[in-house]
Amino acid sequence: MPPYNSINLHPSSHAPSSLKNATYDVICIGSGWAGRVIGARLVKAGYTAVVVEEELVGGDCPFWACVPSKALLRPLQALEEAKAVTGVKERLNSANGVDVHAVFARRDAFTSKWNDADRLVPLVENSGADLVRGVGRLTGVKKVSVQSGSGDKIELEAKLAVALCSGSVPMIPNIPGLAEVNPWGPRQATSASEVPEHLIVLGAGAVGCEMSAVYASFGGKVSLVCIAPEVLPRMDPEAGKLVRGSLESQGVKIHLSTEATKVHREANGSVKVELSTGETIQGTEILVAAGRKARTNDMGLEQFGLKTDGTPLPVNESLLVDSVPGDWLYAAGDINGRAPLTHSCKYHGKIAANAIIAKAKGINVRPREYDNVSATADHTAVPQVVFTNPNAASVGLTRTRAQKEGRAFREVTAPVVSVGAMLHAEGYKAGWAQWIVEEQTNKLLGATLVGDDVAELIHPSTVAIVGGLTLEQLTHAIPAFPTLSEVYLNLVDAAGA
Ligand SMILES: Cc1cc2nc3c(=O)[nH]c(=O)nc-3n(C[C@H](O)[C@H](O)[C@H](O)COP(=O)(O)OP(=O)(O)OC[C@H]3O[C@@H](n4cnc5c(N)ncnc54)[C@H](O)[C@@H]3O)c2cc1C
Ligand SMILES: NC(=O)c1ccc[n+]([C@@H]2O[C@H](COP(=O)([O-])OP(=O)(O)OC[C@H]3O[C@@H](n4cnc5c(N)ncnc54)[C@H](O)[C@@H]3O)[C@@H](O)[C@H]2O)c1
Repeated sequence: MPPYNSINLHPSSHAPSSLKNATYDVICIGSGWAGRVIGARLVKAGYTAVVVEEELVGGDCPFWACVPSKALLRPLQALEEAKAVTGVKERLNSANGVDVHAVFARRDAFTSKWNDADRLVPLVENSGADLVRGVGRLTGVKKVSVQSGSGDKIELEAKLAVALCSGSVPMIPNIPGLAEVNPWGPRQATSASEVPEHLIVLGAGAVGCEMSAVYASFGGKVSLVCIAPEVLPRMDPEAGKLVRGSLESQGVKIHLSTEATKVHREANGSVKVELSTGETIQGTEILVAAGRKARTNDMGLEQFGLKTDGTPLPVNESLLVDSVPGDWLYAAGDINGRAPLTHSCKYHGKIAANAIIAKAKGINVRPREYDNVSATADHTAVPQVVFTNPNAASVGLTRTRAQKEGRAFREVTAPVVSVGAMLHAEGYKAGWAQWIVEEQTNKLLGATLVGDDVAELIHPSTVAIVGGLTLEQLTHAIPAFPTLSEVYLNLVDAAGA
């Protein structure tokens, strides 16, 4: 695949002047998961919707985020799994690692080589929503202008609502010289087809850890600069410690509690990074993975008193921007900063669409915990999986957040070891499981699992939290023998239930 800057982000189909209508029940700005779900649900309920997109239809997830990153990570995991099973590992030539070119080709197939016409455009069209390419900007109450790069323009009007679903963009820390070296962001890291000899990664959150694992598995040297005392600081420190151990065993050099103070590109093209510890790292490329900010600029938000500096848009529980009079402006997905993950964007799309439809039917929308117009899970049960090897998966409260919130809780920990796990792959590394349980009620508030294949094991904890299940009830949720799910038996036993 060609480098990032030769990918065509602005295909010429679906020009503004090709739209047959100018009035829709709902206008969605942004065709990521949040915008697409809102459009599709509105049409399914008998309303009209148009989705406005300025770049590739589909947003970040299919082209620059979840899909390519997991396509790059999965082969390493499959190889490690195979190496852990006697009878299979003997057939492997483990010295060779993954086939890097085949892995890039696999990623290219999943992204359709960054061509949205194959899957994503048909997905929107088959949902019944109209699609238009161009930058969407609010020009008044329920009014949106859409302008393409060639200057083609249309003015749209919404009868019911406008949904801002414009996602987020990478945050570039204000480090002297960083912007000038033209650093990689997640887009370059997920679309590259060459392995930098030495990749310096700034930021040890989800992107930083996952991409370090990818490029180290490809045989590159990787240095990871982590400003916090432990990697994955949003997770429990024990999870971070285990993931750090695995990255280090892959050869990643991790600098904890360290900041980059100055960045410079040398005449030979290499990147020199000065660190707060006094050390200097010299690498081939630098990837900035230091978090994201809401995509709020150049959308006409200032006329409604909204910030345009990347601060997430404040919304109520139905994802309505309720500071704007008239109850017509919604913000779903990364732009509201509540839970910037793809599954949450899908959830936001559903909740916002339900609220718009309810209001259209004359229902007075008053979001209440866990009803269909309230994004309650954002506060209680957002799962996340970091697809390093081992996986780190969590949902609900971490120990740190429970402490910060002053909750009375107890922590239950258990190993991720069972006969089922050993039969699955006896060479797996032992993992770690944790439940955060409310002291007074014995209800589950949070879970963190670290181990091989635990990505698929976090959902039972999500269900238990949303269902308000207690330890006593969970005693009766018996995992089948011999499965990996017996980690839940370990947790129940460790809790003494
Ligand atoms: C490397 C990486 C890996 C990730 N992996 C995972 C993962 O494994 N699991 C997970 O849950 N999450 C993951 N995420 C997070 C996930 O990608 C985001 O939470 C999600 O894509 C956000 O969806 P969205 O619909 O809010 O916005 P987006 O998908 O970003 O869509 C917004 C769209 O709006 C368009 N747009 C913006 N402004 C305008 C405008 N004015 N007019 C018209 N169009 C506009 C943009 O071009 C974009 O296409 C990852 C993120 C990264 C960076
Ligand atoms: N598997 C997944 O679910 C997955 C994978 C990738 C990304 N994502 C999501 O995408 C978004 C972006 O990911 P991300 O990893 O960029 O953000 P993040 O917020 O998860 O991590 C960014 C990290 O960068 C650190 N940082 C900030 N400034 C720094 C600096 N100057 N030097 C060094 N470190 C610095 C922060 O402490 C933080 O730990 C997040 O919402 C993340 O959850 C999810």
